[in-house]
Amino acid sequence: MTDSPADVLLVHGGAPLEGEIRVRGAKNLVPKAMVAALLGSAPSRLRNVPDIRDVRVVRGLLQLHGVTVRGGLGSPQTPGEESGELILDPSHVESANVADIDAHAGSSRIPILFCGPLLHRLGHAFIPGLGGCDIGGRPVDFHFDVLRQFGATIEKRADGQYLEAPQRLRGTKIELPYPSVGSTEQVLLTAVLAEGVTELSNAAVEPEIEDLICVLQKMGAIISMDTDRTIRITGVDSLGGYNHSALPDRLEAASWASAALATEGSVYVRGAQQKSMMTFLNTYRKVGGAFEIGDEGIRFWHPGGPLNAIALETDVHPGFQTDWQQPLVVALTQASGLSIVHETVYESRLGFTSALNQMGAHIQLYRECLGGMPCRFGQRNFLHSAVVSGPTKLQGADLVIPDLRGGFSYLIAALAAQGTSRVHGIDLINRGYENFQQKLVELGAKVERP
Ligand SMILES: CC(=O)N[C@H]1[C@@H](OP(=O)(O)OP(=O)(O)OC[C@H]2O[C@@H](n3ccc(=O)[nH]c3=O)[C@H](O)[C@@H]2O)O[C@H](CO)[C@@H](O)[C@@H]1O
Ligand SMILES: C=C(OP(=O)(O)O)C(=O)O
Repeated sequence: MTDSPADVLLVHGGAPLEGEIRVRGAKNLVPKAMVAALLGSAPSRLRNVPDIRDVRVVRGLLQLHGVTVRGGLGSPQTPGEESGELILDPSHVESANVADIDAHAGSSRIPILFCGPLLHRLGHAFIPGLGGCDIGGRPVDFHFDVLRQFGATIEKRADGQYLEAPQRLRGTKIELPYPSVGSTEQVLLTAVLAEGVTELSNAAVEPEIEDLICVLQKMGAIISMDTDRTIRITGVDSLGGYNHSALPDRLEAASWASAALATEGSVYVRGAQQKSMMTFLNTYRKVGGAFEIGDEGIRFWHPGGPLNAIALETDVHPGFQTDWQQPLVVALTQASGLSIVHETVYESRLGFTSALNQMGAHIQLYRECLGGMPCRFGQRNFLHSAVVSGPTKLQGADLVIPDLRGGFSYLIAALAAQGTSRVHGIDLINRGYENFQQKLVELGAKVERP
């Protein structure tokens, strides 16, 4: 292994996680709310901002495009500022010299959401190659199809995509082939300043999308949501700034909940909210996990006794969120009987299980759809269903983190295992989990840098 010691964590397993941690704003909302600030003619104030890599990447991209960013992810810089508060001033976007954008290639999924705001402001946009987790092909065809429908032209270049809006973008009628989160956000961030009405059907309706709509409404946008996945946006001529506290990260909250279950511990997640986690909570209860919902957070714990095997299918909201799947699978290795997991959102999100098998888990992958819901991946050679038989004792191992949630899942497995694990590539976890090592220590985990 050639990685630096700084990117390795030694995890001494076998002890329950006990105590309290706090989750702040959602990784899947905060960077998008930051992009929305580009649409305004006045500064925006975003609160409850976590110090995670995806936020830093978008801060850098915004600065490159002339947005002045004040406020801190760490300590406040001026009196009166809170930590976790950003003030984003887009007054100088038109005069920015966008050099070095290539440095941001492969950094996250977010650059593609700059398209609409930049086309409105500048009439053109350059989008470098995207990053994000390697959990499937992750094409962006829907994004470019909708942008063309608004009137943009797109040219593929060796280092990215170059877009132009020869005239003001026009509202349009769009039907997404699948309720994609990013494409729905693309439509929202483009339609709010387009001329006329946009009607989007088969839209994603994840809580982070609702929160982005709240942000845009605060800026002056006119957006309505029907119960049938239809979103209507009436374009306006200009938008102001916003003042918004980001919704808490339900994905991080569920990760800690799964860690409590797998390690037979008890974790109070300050900031966790029932409303955005209802589907997770139902599943957690079926597995045998206990929780208590308070005004400020949710306590999750293992109540003792055996856990139950379950059948689980991931889906778009309000279904079981795919990003909850990997951490919960670790807990399912401790349940009695056969659990069945059908991953219907990403075709390659079960590859992380081979390392769990090396630790002693029994997880078999299948190409077939093992669930009631036929999905886009059935009969297409993707190992997207799993049968987990448990309970199995886990042993510490050498682990290489494959992606964000897979990485956190390996930490959970290492904490639940007997012996010591050496987890490589842990820096990836900083992409979506704020101060995770400090939180682990606060919960009593025995972790150290080699
Ligand atoms: C930064 C962020 O918010 N990431 C989240 C977002 O990712 P992201 O927005 O990338 O995910 P999408 O909802 O767009 O993708 C869902 C499915 O649609 C497919 N697709 C998507 C776009 C497209 O142009 N063509 C296409 O085929 C994807 O390959 C995937 O199979 O939503 C996912 C689904 O809840 C989450 O797992 C990610 O954590
Ligand atoms: C898949 C994820 O994120 P991204 O879309 O940023 O890769 C995730 O948060 O689990």
